[in-house]
Amino acid sequence: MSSTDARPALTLDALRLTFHPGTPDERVALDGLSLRMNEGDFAVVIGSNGAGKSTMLNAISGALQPDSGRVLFGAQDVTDLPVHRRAGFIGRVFQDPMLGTAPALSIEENLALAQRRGLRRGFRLALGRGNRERFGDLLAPFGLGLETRMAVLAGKLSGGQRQVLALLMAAMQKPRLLLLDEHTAALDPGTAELVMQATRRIVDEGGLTTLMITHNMQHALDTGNRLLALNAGQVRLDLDAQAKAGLTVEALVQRFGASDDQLLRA
Ligand SMILES: Nc1ncnc2c1ncn2[C@@H]1O[C@H](COP(=O)(O)OP(=O)(O)OP(=O)(O)O)[C@@H](O)[C@H]1O
Repeated sequence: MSSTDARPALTLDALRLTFHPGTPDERVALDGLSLRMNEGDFAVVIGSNGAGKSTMLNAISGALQPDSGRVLFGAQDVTDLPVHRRAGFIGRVFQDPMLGTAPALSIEENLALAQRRGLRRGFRLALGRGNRERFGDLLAPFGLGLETRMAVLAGKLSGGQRQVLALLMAAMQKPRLLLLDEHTAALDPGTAELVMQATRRIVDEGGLTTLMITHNMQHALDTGNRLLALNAGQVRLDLDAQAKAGLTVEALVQRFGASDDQLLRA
């Protein structure tokens, strides 16, 4: 599908967002940022500290309101929709493994909760045999053995296991957009690799339109069909899969501002 006939899933139109406007601490975090994501795009977002990556995700989710500009899902302008009204069509996984799952609920209860997302309140967690089998089938491909421990509390899992569970939960209702906010940054390199493999699998199988922030340049090159580099609140580079295939980690680090310590942190 060419970018001209593909359907837009998300459009950011000239977003401007200023922290502490009119004070000595004024900071322009998004400076007329524009971006169009087509259905099924998996874009990896890189950029040095303070480039505006998290602010962009927060403007998309509705956690932050832009000074001007528009956010559209498909043709729907959601700029004025509060965060809870957008939550139904956005899945999000954060850097902190504690945030994506409910620690006091078991693995299967967490999955049942995600399954019921967007439905009316006052539910009982649906944990019939059919669901247990389905959840087991969902977990088994990741090789973590979670399918045999579904009654274990999520709070007892390792960071990597929780991130995989959080990914499955975020993807379960096929959100119109999946936001991954440095979701491997708090993990050791081996676990981060495992979670990245799980990420690619979940995004591919769901055909999910996805934005993933990372400081890991190797993951940025290995993942998705698009690479975006942000700088000073704007998209400074937007490469398709073919264009990024010729890049190396060294070239990316040199050109787009990630320092060695950021690479180590990733
Ligand atoms: N809550 C806030 N209050 C004031 N300034 C903020 C706030 N959040 C972000 N900023 C500023 O906005 C700019 C963009 O920050 P943002 O966190 O979006 O960058 P980032 O690219 O995600 O960086 P990092 O890689 O360090 O997470 C920076 O100058 C930052 O200092």
